[in-house]
Amino acid sequence: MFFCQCAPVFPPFFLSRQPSGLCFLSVFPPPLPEMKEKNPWHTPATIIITVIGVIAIVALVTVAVLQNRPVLQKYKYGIVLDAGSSHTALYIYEWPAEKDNNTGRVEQKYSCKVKGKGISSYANTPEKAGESLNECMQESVKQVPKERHHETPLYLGATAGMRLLNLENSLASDKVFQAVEKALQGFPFSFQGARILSGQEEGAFGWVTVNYLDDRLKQGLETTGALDLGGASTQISFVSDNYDISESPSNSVTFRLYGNDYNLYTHSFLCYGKDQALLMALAHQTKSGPKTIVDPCFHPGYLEQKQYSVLYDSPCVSARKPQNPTTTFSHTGAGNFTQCQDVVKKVFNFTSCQYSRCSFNDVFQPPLQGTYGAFSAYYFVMDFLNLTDASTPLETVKQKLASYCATPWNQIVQQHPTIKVKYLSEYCFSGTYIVTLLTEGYNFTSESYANINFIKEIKGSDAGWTLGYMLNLTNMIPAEAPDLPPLPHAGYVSVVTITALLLFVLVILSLFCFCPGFKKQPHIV
Ligand SMILES: Nc1nc2c(ncn2[C@@H]2O[C@H](COP(=O)(O)OP(=O)(O)O)[C@@H](O)[C@H]2O)c(=O)[nH]1
Repeated sequence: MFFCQCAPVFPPFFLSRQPSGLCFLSVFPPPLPEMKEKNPWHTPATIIITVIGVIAIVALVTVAVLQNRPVLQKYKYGIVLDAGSSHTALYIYEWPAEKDNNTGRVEQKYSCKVKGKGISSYANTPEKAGESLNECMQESVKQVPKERHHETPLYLGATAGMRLLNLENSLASDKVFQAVEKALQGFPFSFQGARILSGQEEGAFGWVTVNYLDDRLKQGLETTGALDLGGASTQISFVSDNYDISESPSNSVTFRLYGNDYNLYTHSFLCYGKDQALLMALAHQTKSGPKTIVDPCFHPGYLEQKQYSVLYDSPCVSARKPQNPTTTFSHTGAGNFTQCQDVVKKVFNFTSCQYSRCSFNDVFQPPLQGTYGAFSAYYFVMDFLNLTDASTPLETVKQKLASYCATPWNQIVQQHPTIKVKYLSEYCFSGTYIVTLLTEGYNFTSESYANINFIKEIKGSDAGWTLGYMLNLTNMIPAEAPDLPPLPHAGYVSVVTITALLLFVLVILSLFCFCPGFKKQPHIV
């Protein structure tokens, strides 16, 4: 009755329309009209309809907003310990609880540098390797909310320091792992094990980290290569369109991430981290077991007594140990970049290559492609030398290095009183090594050098293999692109509101058009 026209009826019945717009059936004829015009929108029926309509819209929009409001954000956590050759670092990652395996970005929440050296240095006192982790682990217990402790995965991955110890003395390496595992099991997290990462894993997970943080994987953009320089090994990983896997299958890692296939070239050079490379460079200069060496990679005026036993205490150099060296030798500096480059070049073998193209040491490398992120010691060294700006031409980098190396040692110490003397004394060597490794080793030219970005972190998370490792072990990067909701929350609410308003207007208009009582015409009272 409310929304229809008054249908025709037959006598003895009459239909009369009330001012409210309602039609009544009556046996009395309708009273004679009295001409009086009323505004039809002010009738009780239209007011009731309007109020009900407004309440319905408010209810609809409220339900839509409440139903779809982002719930109070809860997070999940993962902990990774990077047991490097020189030190161990702990990273806590967090991500929105309802979005694992989907669209939520994993971010670094906290990092802790373990005091002391890397776990491989505890070969003779393994239990101390476990103890060394306690302080950072106790801090993690505070950082992760208590109710999440038991479900937070905890991983320890060891890199080149433990690779070398394992080569040298696998029993000692096992004992270090036992001690470390025992210590980590004492914390309330879900300990997932401690193991040595292969060089290939280290390279590939570093590449995943850089490209994940840059959102390149999810968006299917061209990827960035990853250059990682550690103390005992160095990794190069990049996608090259001209990489023929059959030429060197051992350098290939294939991924399917977010619906895209990647064929990654990666290689890890054991012993070519900057600390082991320095030992190799010193070994070349001490072949004959001299009492003094004048090293072009150290500043003029630098003088330190060093022990042959310490210098050759690494599988990277032990085979080259001179027959009858004195116990110690005087290590003095000459500060000459060009001569230093000549010394550094000796640690690479550029002569043999069984493939169509090589980097060095008979290792295949496809043509370089795209941009690169260079992190870890690449960053520490280049940042100290003020050479991280990608717009600095390679020639300028070399000139600045030459001038830095030639600076007298006492001046360097005066200029940097807060920096550890060990780091300080080695920047000339490390800078020269980096430039030589990149240009002579990996074949970066003056042009392609400009494609290298020296980075420490991306969007607040450190560049390195740890994040990629955790993403992989927790299946956090899906092989296929996740289905996204067609509209974001705000868009959804807007569409519901606009639709409700349109419906309301439509109802009012249809009443106005089809129910004569709503038309603006004189009402017969
Ligand atoms: N200058 C400088 N060097 C650092 C710093 N932290 C680490 N390093 C050096 O960076 C390298 C990192 O090595 P690490 O991760 O332990 O080695 P990996 O196991 O070979 O990957 C080592 O040569 C360290 O001495 C820092 O804060 N400043």
